[in-house]
Parts: sequence; C-alpha cells; structure tokens
Amino acid sequence: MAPANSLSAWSDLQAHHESVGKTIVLKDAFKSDPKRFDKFTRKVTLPADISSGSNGTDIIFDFSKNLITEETLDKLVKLAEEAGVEKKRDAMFAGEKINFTEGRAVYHPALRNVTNQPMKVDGVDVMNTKGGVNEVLEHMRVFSEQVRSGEWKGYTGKKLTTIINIGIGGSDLGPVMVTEALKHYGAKDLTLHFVSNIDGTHIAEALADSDPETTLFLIASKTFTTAETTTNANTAKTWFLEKTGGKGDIAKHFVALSTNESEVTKFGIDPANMFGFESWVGGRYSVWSAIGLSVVLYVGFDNFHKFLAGAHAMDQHFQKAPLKENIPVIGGLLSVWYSNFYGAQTHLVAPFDQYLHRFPAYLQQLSMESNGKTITSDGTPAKYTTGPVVFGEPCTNAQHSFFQLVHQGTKLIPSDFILAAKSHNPVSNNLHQKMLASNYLAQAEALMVGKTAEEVRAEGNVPEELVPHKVFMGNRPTTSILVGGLIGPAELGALIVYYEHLTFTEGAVWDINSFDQWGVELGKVLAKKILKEIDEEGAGSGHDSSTGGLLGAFKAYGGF
Ligand SMILES: O=P(O)(O)OC[C@H]1O[C@H](O)[C@@H](O)[C@@H](O)[C@@H]1O
Repeated sequence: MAPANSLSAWSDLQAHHESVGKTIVLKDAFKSDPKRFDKFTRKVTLPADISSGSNGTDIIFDFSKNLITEETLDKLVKLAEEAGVEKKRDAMFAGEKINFTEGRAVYHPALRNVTNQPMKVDGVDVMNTKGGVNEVLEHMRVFSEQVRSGEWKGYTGKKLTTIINIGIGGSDLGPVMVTEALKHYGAKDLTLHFVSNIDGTHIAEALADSDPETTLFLIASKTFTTAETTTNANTAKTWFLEKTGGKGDIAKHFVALSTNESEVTKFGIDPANMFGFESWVGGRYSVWSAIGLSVVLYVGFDNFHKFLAGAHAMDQHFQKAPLKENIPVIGGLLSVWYSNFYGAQTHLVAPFDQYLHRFPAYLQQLSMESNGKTITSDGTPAKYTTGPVVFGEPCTNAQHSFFQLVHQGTKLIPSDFILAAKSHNPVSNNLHQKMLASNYLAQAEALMVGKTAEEVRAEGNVPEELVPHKVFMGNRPTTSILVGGLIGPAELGALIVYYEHLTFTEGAVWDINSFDQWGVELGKVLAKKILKEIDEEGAGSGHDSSTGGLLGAFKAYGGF
C-alpha cells in the first residue's frame, strides 16, 4: 500500500481542512442544521439473547460534536477507500498474514466467532481443529464450572477461593479491566489478584493475602518467556511449596494460559492444565482467548460467552456496514482527521462509569502498542504523525483533576465520553446516576459551546482583568457513546471491539503494521545486561555516564 500522504484523498483533505476544517464552528453548525445529531449519530443494537436488556441494547455513537461536515465525512471515507481499509479488513478476516513483520495472521476475531463462521489460517479450520477455539472454550467452561462449584479442590480438599493471575501487558490488562468492568456479575466468594509488576511488592502483597490451600494460580503468558511473569510465577511456586511443606500439589493449584507448551511443561505445569491459543492472537487482543480464564472463573462461562457474543456483533458490523455507516471506521477516520490535519497529539477516553476505571489503561496498550510506529509497509519512515497518546480516567473524577487543560489549555484534545443509561447501582433513587449523566452531557456541551468574554461580562461582578481568564474557547470535539441500558458482558465486548477496529482503521490508513511490537524489545535486552552487572564488580561497562553513574549509586545505596 502507498503512504497515506501520497493518496489523492489526503491532499484533498488538506485543502478541505484549510477551507472548511479550520473555520468550522460547532455551535453554529448545530444552529444552522437541526438534523446534525441525526446525521452524525450511528447505532448498533445487540440482540436480546446476549444483551443486558430484555429487548436488546442499543449503543449510540454520537459523532456530531466533531469538527466535521458531511463533506468532511465523505472525504474521510474516500481516504479509507484509497488506503484500502476494506481490503485490509477483509484480509484480516480471511486469515491472511497481515502482520507482515512477523509473518502471522491477525485472527483474534475467531476467538469470539460464536456463530461458528468458517475461519481458516493456512487452510486449517481454527474453530474446530484439535486444540482449536471451540475445544479450548469447552475446556475453560468445564474447568471454571469445577472451580466455581468447588468440585475442583485444592491439595487439602478445600474449595479454591483466591485466584492469582500472574501476567503482564496483554496477559494482565484485559483480564484486570474486564473483571473490574463486570464486577457486578462476579462471584462474591472469589478474591482476585492480578500480579504483573516485577516489583516484588506486587507478588508479596498478593501472597500475604492468600492461603496456599485455597489459592489457584493462573500463569498467563503468551510466550511463557516474559521475565516479569516467569519470575513472579517462580516466586509464587516457591512460596506455595514452602508454605505447604512440599505437600502442595502443583497440578491442583497452578494452570497455564499460553501458546508455549514446552516452557509450560518445564515450569512444572501439567499440559492437561494448560489452556492454549495460537500465535495469531496478539497479546493486546488476547482477553478473548484462554488469557480470559480469570474472567470466566469470576463471572461464569455464560457471561463470558455473552462477552464474546457482544464482541462478535461489533465484528460483524465492522465487516458488513458500508464505510460511511461503519462505526469503528468513522472513529478511526476522525482520529486521522485530528492527528494529521489538526496536529492533535492525544486522545482522551473518559468513561462516566466507575466499573470502567481500567478501560483507559487497557486502551493505552491497545492503541499505543498497535499504532506507536514510524515505519510504513515499504520500510520507510512515515512522513506524517501516527498513533496518538491515549489517556483517560473515569469521570467525574477526571473533571476535578486534568479537565482544566482539556477546557482551557492550548492543546486540541479529541475526547470520547462513555455512559450507560442505566446503573447497576441505582442508589439514592438514581440520584447518582442522574448526576453522572448530567455531567456527561454538560462536559461535552461545555467543551463545544465554550463561553465568550461577553457572556462572562454578562454574568456581572467580574472584574475586567479576570474576564480573559474566565473565557472558554469552546469548539473542542467530543464523541459521545451512550449504552442504552446497562453495561453487561455483551455491551462491554462490543465497546472493546469498537476501539479494536478503530485502531485497525487508523493503522490501515497510516500504512503501518498495527500488529507487531518490536518497540518493547530494546529495553528488555538492556535490562538483562544490567541485571548481570548489578551482581558483578564495578558500575557496568559501555554505558553513558548517566546510566553508569546511576548504576554505581544504586549499588552503593542499595548495598549490592
Ligand atoms: O503474554 P506474554 O508473552 O508474557 O507477553 C506480555 C507482553 O509482553 C510484551 O511487552 C509485549 O509483547 C506485549 O504485547 C505482551 O502483551
């Protein structure tokens, strides 16, 4: 594919940005077009049998508060066409090796293919082959039901009531985020810990809270070679064997979620207690795979299945909807519009939902590990900016911390606001929910309409020298996502996949490989070298004076 800036739709958009984009005033656009909301709002409906509402759940994506006209959207769609977004999407769903730097298919949609469409990689039916998607799912169902019912017992015959998932990156963020988001559905008699950091505090605190007789360890690692995970897993194993005086049965207390059977076996886990998946599942896309076992244990298999089904519904929308109606495509194109034509460097995602408090952290890996790339498909550097810095926190908290900058700072920060119409906790007769919703609506409105100097003065009693400080420029774009009911497993699945395919669309336009992650390697290699040097005499070799100086100081102060 060609670099994005060589496409004719790109130059067309540049001209359009000069003539229209730069001058569009959103509040005026709403005044002059009463149908603007309808024109730029898209909806998916999750069917009743999977959704949390008895009539199905609509999820509304309101793109109308973005800096676009109908012409802009047409031109962005043209860019998607010229960049081959549809072709690339179809190649992904056909199991082609679109992860071209690793020679791999990108086939995580198969993991949530609950309607069992034929899906093949290298001619192999990945759904029904031995060890394939359906078989692993069945293993997850059986195992989770045994653990949840107490039929699966620890080495002294007790029910397992503490689950410690040891994993990092994609083997941690998905399970953490989803179990938090679906806490309402979680088994109340299970305690979950997620240990990811190599900082010994993380595993030590989890172990301090746990009883070896009732603890189940899930060692989650696609490669089973990640230093943090193998070190934490070995520490956990040593703790378990010490605490049980060597009587503890690893087979009853340790399972592996991985693609690497030989390393799993070397660690001492019986392959019968391994839940596998394939190399075509990227780490950041792996919560749908065996890596999601903690989710299954916590919320139960039926809920996990609904989670997959909600994701599948969004996959089908992405596959079938024409580009102009295609919700993740529009989201991705808007990101391109702001990044490449307005110079926006960031993207804020603010869920107005406490259960979604880890959603932005999850999206950071999804987006920034996927599209934090410079090199395009022909091996040359992109001459345009690529993946934005994604950040966020739940609201209303974020409003009381960094929203000052979003409202009055010098940067353009395209923002997504997410709200569910219904709360799982409608306490105080829904007072909290109504206040939450009023903030969700008010923030997007305030960011758009702003406040002029005249309006500030009209409030009265404002000293003239304070007027400029109280002005809000407005015209700051937001996308409002409204789940027309509760956020249950299916709704969450669909929301995640919206962002997955938004990220796909961005990468497809930018002509980069969204599916490798070479950028995490260099630091790992250097850390290995330095780890050795900590145990050797001196302050290492071949380092710059800062690294060498800090290494020496660390050894001196730390007594190493
Ligand atoms: O599951 P693993 O193999 O332990 O990898 C954990 C993480 O490691 C690296 O940082 C990256 O490759 C991530 O994409 C991955 O999620």
